Amino acid sequence: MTLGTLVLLRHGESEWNVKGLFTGWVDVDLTANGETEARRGGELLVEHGLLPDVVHTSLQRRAIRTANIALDIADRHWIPARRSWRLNERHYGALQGKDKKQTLVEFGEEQFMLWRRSYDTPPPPLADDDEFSQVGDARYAELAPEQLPRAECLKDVVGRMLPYWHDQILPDLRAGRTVLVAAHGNSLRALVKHLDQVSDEAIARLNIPTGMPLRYELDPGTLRPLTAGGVYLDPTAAAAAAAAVANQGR
Ligand SMILES: O=C(O)[C@@H](CO)OP(=O)(O)O
Repeated sequence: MTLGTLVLLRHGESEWNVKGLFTGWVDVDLTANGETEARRGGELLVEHGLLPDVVHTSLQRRAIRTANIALDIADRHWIPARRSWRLNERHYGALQGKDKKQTLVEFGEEQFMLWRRSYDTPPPPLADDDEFSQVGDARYAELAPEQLPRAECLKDVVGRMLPYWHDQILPDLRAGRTVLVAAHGNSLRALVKHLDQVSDEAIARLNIPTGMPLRYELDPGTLRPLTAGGVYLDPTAAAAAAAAVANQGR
């Protein structure tokens, strides 16, 4: 038995990526540059003959629009789309809406990096009456009250993302489909951590660039990647863009 191909795609540049704000579950849109990145992502799929049969997205506009734009370019706008909050960006708690540069200056390098990249230290929780809270947002109405996060560390994201991986994405791969997962920097870091069995320490150094398709072929028995870390369809551009993500706030 062979598995289908997995393609991970972080959304294109968002309005708050440009402003340098912690975003998390705040539903900001793509910039014009983000739309261009999404179109380029679609072109790369075509150039590599990777035409998705199904797409999985988060419930957030920047991922949904990125998928739609890329699929439109690939003439695959018609494939089934499944969406889940489990693919959402990490909930950034009380940091949502805060300026990354200012946060770095105010709290210092160590605390900033703990919040941004440590595996198991969540930021402080976001108050329910905060303007950037998702409490009461209709799209999360079906979540049990304790499921709606007020802040998440990457470990929390792994925990809520994995059931969706096992129950929804893996069955598509087992059916031999080419599966596009359009999601976010940290929900994709969570998935890559699982696939590549990256240690809690090493995952802090892994950054996923916007709008760059990342291809994974998995061993059907072990479900481990045939090439560790997957293969970016445009590796040179992806390396430069990942370095830019790492440097945010500086
Ligand atoms: O703000 C966020 O939600 C994320 C992704 O943009 O940022 P970071 O890379 O700092 O985790």
